[in-house]
Amino acid sequence: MLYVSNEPRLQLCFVFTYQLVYIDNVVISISSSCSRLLEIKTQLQPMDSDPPLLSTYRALFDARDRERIDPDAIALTAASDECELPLIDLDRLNVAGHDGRDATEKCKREIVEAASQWGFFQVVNHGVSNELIARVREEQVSVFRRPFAKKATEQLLDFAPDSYRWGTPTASSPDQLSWSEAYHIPLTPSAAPGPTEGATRHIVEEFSTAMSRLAHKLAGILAEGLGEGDQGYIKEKCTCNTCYLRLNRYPPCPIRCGAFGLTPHTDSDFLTILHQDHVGGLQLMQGKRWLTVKPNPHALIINIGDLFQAWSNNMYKSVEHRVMSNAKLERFSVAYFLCPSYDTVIQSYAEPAIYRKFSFGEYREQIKEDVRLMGRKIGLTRFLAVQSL
Ligand SMILES: O=C(O)CCC(=O)C(=O)O
Ligand SMILES: [Fe+2]
Repeated sequence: MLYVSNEPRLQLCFVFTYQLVYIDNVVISISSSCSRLLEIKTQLQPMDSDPPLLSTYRALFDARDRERIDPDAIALTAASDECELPLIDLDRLNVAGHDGRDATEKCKREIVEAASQWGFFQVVNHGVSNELIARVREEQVSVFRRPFAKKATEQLLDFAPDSYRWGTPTASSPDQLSWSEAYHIPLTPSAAPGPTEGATRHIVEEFSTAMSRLAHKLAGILAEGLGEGDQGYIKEKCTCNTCYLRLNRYPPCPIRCGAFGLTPHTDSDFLTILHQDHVGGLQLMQGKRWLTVKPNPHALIINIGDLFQAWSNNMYKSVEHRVMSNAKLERFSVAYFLCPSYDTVIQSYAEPAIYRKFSFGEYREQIKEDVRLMGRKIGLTRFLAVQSL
């Protein structure tokens, strides 16, 4: 007998061999063997580390099916072209001598251009070693492999208690749901972790320090590109106490029509540095089209956030992006967010200012309020200096 499960995470073939014992044509005993299959089953079963996304959110998708809404209408399955982001070699920032100066200036111009035209670009020779990225990945996998019950209830190291998130508690329709889990870690200094906790904390700190160095280097170049003499502004406002590291995991999604791994959004910081693995799924909006970012494991992805867009008076673009879930593969990414303290005032460097002055704290509060009331972030258009009627 052959039994094939329809559940993508349970693509199992159970081949049973029966041994039937007959007495006077009556079966009196059946024994079967399926030991080989049990082995496969333990590999492919949903893990006890997975958050209960399907049982929690199935009703949202059932309602959509009942109402016969075309899934393409909410763009969960819409096809998208693949794009190669501008690739910038940062090695040129380190070349000495006269030729070096030219190379450095050219590299800076490329960064400013990419931030203005794309809002997204990739960098290589960025100073964060492949070895460190691999160690972060390893640690990230092991942190997410802990049983869900532990992740949901126990604080990880001395990270803030609410740093673990999964799904979207406020979602009232499939297009508001993110099929993912994450550790959103405020980078406050550690309160002396215990001996068994040291490894994760140490790697998070080492990685954040490397990301912070890169983020400030890029932010300085972008500030210079505005003709802003005062490059100290971001250095002073974004410290190791105010930035965040986010470890993302996107479990495979068995929903037939697909789901967002992360719903469309812009980042609320100055800039973000992202490392995505080989699976892919990150898409960005260009014009009116979603483009898929081709994974490049050697590159880090940089994207401009809302605060840089506001400060640069729309010269640099904070571009909408999203992650599409994958039916079969889990995906990991890690993001570093260059954020200022909550009391930092964001004000356009040029006149007439497109956005009114606001503090980062005010911006975050407004986002929270919009998500609570409308299920989504409105973002910078809330802060336009001249509100359209
Ligand atoms: O996982 C990704 O590729 C994107 C993550 C992202 O956009 C975010 O964490 O804000
Ligand atoms: Fe993002």
